[in-house]
Amino acid sequence: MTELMIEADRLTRVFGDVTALDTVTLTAPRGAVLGLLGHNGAGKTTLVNVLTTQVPPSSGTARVAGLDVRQGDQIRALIGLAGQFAAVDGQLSGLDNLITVARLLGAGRRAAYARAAELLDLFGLAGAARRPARTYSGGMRRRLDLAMSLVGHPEVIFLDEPTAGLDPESRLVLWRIVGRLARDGITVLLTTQYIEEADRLADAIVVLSGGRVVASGTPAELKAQVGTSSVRVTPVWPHGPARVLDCLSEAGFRAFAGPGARSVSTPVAEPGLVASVVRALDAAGIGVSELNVTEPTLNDVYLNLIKPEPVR
Ligand SMILES: Nc1ncnc2c1ncn2[C@@H]1O[C@H](COP(=O)(O)OP(=O)(O)OP(=O)(O)O)[C@@H](O)[C@H]1O
Repeated sequence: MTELMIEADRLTRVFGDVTALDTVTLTAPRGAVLGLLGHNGAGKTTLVNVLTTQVPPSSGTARVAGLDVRQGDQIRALIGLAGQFAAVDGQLSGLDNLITVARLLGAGRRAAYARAAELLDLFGLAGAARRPARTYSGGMRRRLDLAMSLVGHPEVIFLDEPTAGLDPESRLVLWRIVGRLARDGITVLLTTQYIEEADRLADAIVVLSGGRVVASGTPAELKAQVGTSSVRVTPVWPHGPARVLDCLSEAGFRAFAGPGARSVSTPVAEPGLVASVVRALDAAGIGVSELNVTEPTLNDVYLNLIKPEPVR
């Protein structure tokens, strides 16, 4: 039987009159990367806080590595937590940050040094090991933060928006590291606002909106939900995306544009409908500078589910 390392069953967390998590049910088997996708305020951090035993649930249950989240101390010995707000002490070197964590976890001096050196090597930080962490780039700090969360050989690791604000290259480095952790059998729960990140890394994705699970499945399953193809239309100037949205909606398509997007996407249920999209635009007198037909992307799924504000 598959061993479940993360389980939430109708998990609910209420803060005053805000329901941050509303009957959330999800699971992750050992060695899986579970991507938690959602916009600001969707409930991602609250879920991580409950699963890492920092915030108790209001109702429902949650288990990590088979233990109820109410068994805080036992769970904390089995998990690692890294994220946006790095636990790194900028005054200390990378090496000393790692040694400090290892010592706090009870390692002797020699063992702490050995583990720190091993992680610095693994995370490409050996060359900067003795420099104060405040001199590290954003990407290096995140790598050090992640390394610190791995000192105690956790079975489950929680990464709260691990690449928020990083440049594309630093993001790629972190993605490779996360991939390697999963191959080593560590279960990863990763929250992100970056759809590409979830698509790239996650075996399964849970989309949260307003504290509720609005979709879940493998990236392929989620993409299949919106149709067989996605048509992306970029109108010629001065027509904006709003005109395209109106035209396609009137023609019966579920069209949407991302925030700030110049183009409009619409998933179509079968390839033959692409011609109908073109006919609708032509009939409305909208010139098209670019039209792409692709497989549905996770972005299509997300925008379709989250229903962004119409572009005006
Ligand atoms: N301690 C708290 N007290 C009151 N409300 C809270 C508290 N923590 C979270 N909330 C509320 O719960 C909701 C979910 O917040 P949460 O931080 O979990 O979202 P998120 O998806 O992690 O967002 P972000 O991407 O901005 O971090 C929000 O409406 C937030 O204001």
